Amino acid sequence: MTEPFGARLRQAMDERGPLCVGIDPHASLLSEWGLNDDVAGLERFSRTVVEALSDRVAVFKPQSAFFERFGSRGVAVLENTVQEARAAGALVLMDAKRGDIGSTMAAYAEAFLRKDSPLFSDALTVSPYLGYGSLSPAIALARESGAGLFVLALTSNPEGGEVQHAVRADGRNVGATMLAHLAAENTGEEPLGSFGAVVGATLGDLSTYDLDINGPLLAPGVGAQGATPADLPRVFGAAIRNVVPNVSRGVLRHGPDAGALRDSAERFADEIRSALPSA
Ligand SMILES: O=C(O)c1cc(=O)[nH]c(=O)n1[C@@H]1O[C@H](COP(=O)(O)O)[C@@H](O)[C@H]1O
Repeated sequence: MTEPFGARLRQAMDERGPLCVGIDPHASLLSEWGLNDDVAGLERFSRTVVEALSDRVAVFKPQSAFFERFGSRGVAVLENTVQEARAAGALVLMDAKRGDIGSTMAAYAEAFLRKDSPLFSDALTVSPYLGYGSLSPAIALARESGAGLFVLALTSNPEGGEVQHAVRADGRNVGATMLAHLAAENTGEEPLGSFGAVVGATLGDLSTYDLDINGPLLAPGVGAQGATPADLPRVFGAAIRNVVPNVSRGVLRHGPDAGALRDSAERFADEIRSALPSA
């Protein structure tokens, strides 16, 4: 029986630090790395990142869109990337941001969260904007498989506010409602629940939100989007212990040299460590 994702993530964060490195093979990065914008370039890029960092980062977050761009052969590279990263000891958070009516959501869940699926990942990003309840099949399958979900709550992009800050009839805004759903999902789980929220590191002071969801908080926006590890305590307050900061381009732009990728990831990891309260 696989340990629940939350427990596996807590252990990985304790052992390796909380940094999540995104595998986002932008066409511009492939070109900067001297690779062609084709399937062979995609494969070389992804393999280089996994080989350079899989013994030290807690989590990799492959961004599915950059693989889907190449059709079925790109998806085959994504399958290999996930399997190689997991075999090398890192956790894989698939960033596919799926969300649909419940019966279709069940099929998305099978694609990423059913243990014998070729794309099986330790966790998946999902969008709750067809209603949190539409995620139920994914929550059920994640529990069965020992996997996790990261639900978009307060995203890092400036456009997110028009949906996430919208105030409901009960006076609570939509983002806060998603956090409350997740807190309920994770009730009683130790050492950490498996159902995380995505909360941008770019958002400034979030002290009006209850971030204490007993689950992980994926914090994209560090690096290329302008947030720094030093911002994290101000944004997340006491919840910082459960924050998984994601850096994609901020690390990836240092490739293709494996040593330079490692140095960059170490620098982010050090800065994050310095921002955390001493244990
Ligand atoms: O779910 C995500 O990962 C995500 C949510 C969000 O609110 N903002 C956000 O940037 N992301 C993803 O995080 C990564 C950020 O990449 P960089 O800006 O290059 O570090 C991309 O893969 C985005 O798709």
